[in-house]
Amino acid sequence: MKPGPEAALFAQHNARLRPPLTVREIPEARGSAAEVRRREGAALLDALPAGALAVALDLGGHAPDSEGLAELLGRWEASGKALAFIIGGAEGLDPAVQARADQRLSLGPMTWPHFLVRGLLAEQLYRAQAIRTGHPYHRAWRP
Ligand SMILES: C[S@@+](CC[C@H](N)C(=O)[O-])C[C@H]1O[C@@H](n2cnc3c(N)ncnc32)[C@H](O)[C@@H]1O
Repeated sequence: MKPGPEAALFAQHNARLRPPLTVREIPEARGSAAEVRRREGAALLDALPAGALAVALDLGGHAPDSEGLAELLGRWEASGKALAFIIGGAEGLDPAVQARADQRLSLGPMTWPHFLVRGLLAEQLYRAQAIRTGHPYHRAWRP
């Protein structure tokens, strides 16, 4: 990711995560949309640590609220597996990646650019961490 506001958003929240996320970027593929998805999908699957609990960021996935994500994270961590979040490129995720994913997580029905999704995810993971530790970063106001 080039330096800029999206990189800063991710860095700011990732620095607060315990442990912080390690990012692996896949080079952008060329070709038709389907070819791009297939090539990037193969590279994403290659990059996935063996036995990881894979969470695909997907508009059509489960869309928990922040407390729900905090609870899910607790369950995922209890599995003892390494957690891997997968974000697609401009053409989205290949069906092979969707099929490999153990979970599909949505950040809502709107489509976000993948560079922004990285920062949004890091913020929500930090918020989930704050919820689980009782840190005042998350100020739940709804009764
Ligand atoms: C620009 S989007 C790809 C758009 C593509 N046309 C599609 O429908 O997936 C890039 C990636 O960001 C992630 N993404 C974008 N918006 C999202 C959302 N609301 N919830 C979860 N992931 C999202 C997905 O991983 C997606 O593959």
